[in-house]
Amino acid sequence: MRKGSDSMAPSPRAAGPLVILHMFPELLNLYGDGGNVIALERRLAWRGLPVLVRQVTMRDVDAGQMPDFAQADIVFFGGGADREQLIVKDAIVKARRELASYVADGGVLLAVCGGYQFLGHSYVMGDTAVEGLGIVDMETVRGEGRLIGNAAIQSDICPMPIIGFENHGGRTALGSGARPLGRVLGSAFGNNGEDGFEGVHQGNLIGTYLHGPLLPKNPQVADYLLKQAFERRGDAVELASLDDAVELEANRVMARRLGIVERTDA
Ligand SMILES: NC(=O)CC[C@H](N)C(=O)O
Repeated sequence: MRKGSDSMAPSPRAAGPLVILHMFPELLNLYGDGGNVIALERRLAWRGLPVLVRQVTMRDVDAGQMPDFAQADIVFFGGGADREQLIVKDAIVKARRELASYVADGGVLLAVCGGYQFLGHSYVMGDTAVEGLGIVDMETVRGEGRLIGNAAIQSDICPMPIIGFENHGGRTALGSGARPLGRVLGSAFGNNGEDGFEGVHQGNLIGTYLHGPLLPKNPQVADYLLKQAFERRGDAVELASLDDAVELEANRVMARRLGIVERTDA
């Protein structure tokens, strides 16, 4: 499965396991967001590709053991309630420099909902402004009521609609320098319920409001991230196709339920 390539210079880690950092799973794990990491892990294992998952918890941070992001291939942040976000905020901002250089170096990062909100300049919850990483030019402000429901978006990373579930009080506005992950389809809310955009996609970073969990429901997004991670380290792995019939049918059923017409070119 692992194909040799002369054209790309492999990094010294190219032959080792793909390293996934799961950030604060004990606090940022709404609606089974941890399933995203399981999906990545399983999709590698099913293909016989080695993977190493490291969970990074508040206990590690308190013990002064932040991971070395330069050794990571994929970093994942799940969603969390405002209360949990307030618990992890300082630990996340402390890693700002390392995370920013990881992203600038093309590191793959997926952040969902509460985790996504941390990528921007700030998340304003009423009277409290939570400082973000400032890696993405965006702001989040908690609004009146919550934006809740099953959702579908169209992104240019894959032909099928991306399906998920959103539930957020924060409204995110992307700055002029930020590109959305996609456009909402049907009656989904997306970043703010107003501009029709959902998430952010910048280099190998994806932020989204979509829980589900996202990757088990959208295997095409999981493989997109894996492909980017292998490419970044110059590892010419060909991702063998897997039997995703059940997942893809579930995706179609939900798209139909949401009144989304299937594209004929997908
Ligand atoms: N689902 C989430 O991760 C929620 C994120 C954030 N606490 C909000 O309500 O906007």
